[in-house]
Amino acid sequence: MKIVDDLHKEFNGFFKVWTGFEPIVFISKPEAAEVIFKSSTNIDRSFDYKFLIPWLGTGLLTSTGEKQKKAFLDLLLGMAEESSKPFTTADIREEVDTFMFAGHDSSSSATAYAVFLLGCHPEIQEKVFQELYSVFGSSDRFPTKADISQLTYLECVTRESLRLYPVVPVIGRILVEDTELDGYLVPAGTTIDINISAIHRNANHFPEPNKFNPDNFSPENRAKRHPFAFVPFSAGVRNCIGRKFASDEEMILLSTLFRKYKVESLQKPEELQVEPDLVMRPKNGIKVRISRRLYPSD
Ligand code: HEM
Repeated sequence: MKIVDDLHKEFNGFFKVWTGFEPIVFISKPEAAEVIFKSSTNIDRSFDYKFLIPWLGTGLLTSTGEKQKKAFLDLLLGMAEESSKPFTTADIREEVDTFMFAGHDSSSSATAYAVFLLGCHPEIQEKVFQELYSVFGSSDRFPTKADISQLTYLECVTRESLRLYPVVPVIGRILVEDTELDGYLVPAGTTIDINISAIHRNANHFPEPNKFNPDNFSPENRAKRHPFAFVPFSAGVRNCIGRKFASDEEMILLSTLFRKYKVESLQKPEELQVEPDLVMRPKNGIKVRISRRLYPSD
């Protein structure tokens, strides 16, 4: 099968629906395809959603027989029926919209930046592949929760990508009390912008702040750092509710892609344009060349 057919099979169904991560193939050769990955809000409703039920409804990562979890929509519908102050259909819709908005472009952009950075750093990509091979061998089975917990280096890669490209670059808060900030008294009621991008590139916490170095997230280095030096999902009571879900989907997507394919970025980091917005997307997607991997045993 041509690589382009494989990619479409892999991404245009499951991954596109799930994360909005969509490959647009512009050059296709037998051995490699050149592809732009873009965030897609164009969700394919014809896709067979049965595939997603285990994830959303029961937690695909649990083995059969374990306690089943309720899906988010089931919980909302349950609240509408049971609560003394029931949720209206409009309330439910609003919650679903928030989740769709907050959970779609954020995850697909985070994944795109990780693919891009691995495509710029073949030596780090090779380490990722070696880790994947040690867990999966040449199997192309779907990852389980146990598999993902073993992918500690890939997890460092996802964190380091979010450090360099925090897809929510700025968050805002309104001060509820007078607060002293760096010797200045800032009155209650002031809106404060928290610049996550700047926090993540502070050389006091990350010695070479502009270098892609997944070892920044080794257990030893994490233990030495201030807990708020890395806050891609914000912190405190209003932090990202989808954090675990986002991390799982990114790990599944990257582990599937890099197990089977080699990726080469066709842009340098300084050429990549980002769109500054609520979610910082790659402006024109990321451009990569993808070729099939030969397993060491082949
Ligand atoms: C890499 C992916 C993601 C990143 C970097 C991210 C980041 C963030 C950040 C920084 C906030 C806090 C905003 C603030 O403090 O003003 C936030 C809030 C939120 N996120 Fe995420 N997010 C991601 C994925 C997701 C996913 C997959 C979902 C849902 C499935 C989600 C749902 C939400 C919701 C509902 C809130 C608002 C929480 C509240 O206000 O209490 N996010 N996210």
